Amino acid sequence: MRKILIMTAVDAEREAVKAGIHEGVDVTVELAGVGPAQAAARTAIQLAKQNYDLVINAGIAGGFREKVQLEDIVVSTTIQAADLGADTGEQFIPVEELGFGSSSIECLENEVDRFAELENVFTGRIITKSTVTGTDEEAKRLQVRYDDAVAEGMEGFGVATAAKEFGVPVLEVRAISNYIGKREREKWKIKEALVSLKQVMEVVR
Ligand SMILES: O=C(O)c1cccc(C(=O)CC[C@H]2O[C@@H](n3cnc4c(=O)[nH]cnc43)[C@H](O)[C@@H]2O)c1
Repeated sequence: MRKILIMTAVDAEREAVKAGIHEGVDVTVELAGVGPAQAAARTAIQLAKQNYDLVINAGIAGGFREKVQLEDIVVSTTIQAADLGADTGEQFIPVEELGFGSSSIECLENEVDRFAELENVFTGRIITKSTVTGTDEEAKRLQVRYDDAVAEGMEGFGVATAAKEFGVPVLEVRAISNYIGKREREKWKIKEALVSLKQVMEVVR
């Protein structure tokens, strides 16, 4: 049986994930903390302790309005660092163009397909930012820059970077709690998204 490591940012996400995992499946669920730096460090610590066959970053996320609805599930085809580069004020220059490496990590098609068969699951690029996008203008800019992006989180690229360093495949699985754009925290459907997150964990094995 394969061993799977699931990293969540906060405890409420960890509890939802644990509640949804089938009995007998070899899964370890650990806290990544909020943001890509802590997520990378904590994922690397776990991967140094034990061998795993797959790493999943799971949690809630902001969704792009034209692509998903609240409580939907998104699964990454690509995990994209959306703020790794240079911002001239007029344009964003990614690290690839600056000659400093890569800002995206690809996911395995067969791992994505396992989830894609379920209802309300949308696949696409999931972007990672250290700062939650808080204006509609920035949300539009991001959707233009990454036209296949479905959602935004804060840990994916950190978890994926650690997984890549250890040569382990990685996936991001998130439930949509809010739309990306103008910050309206009172409209976030966190409890409902956590229920969706719990339900989709049935696929993990
Ligand atoms: O307040 C709560 O009860 C609660 C329960 C579970 C999770 C939270 C969080 O605040 C999790 C933060 C986590 O969520 C991701 N996230 C959610 N929406 C966005 C977004 O629009 N843009 C970026 N990230 C988002 C992110 O990965 C955070 O780490 C609270």
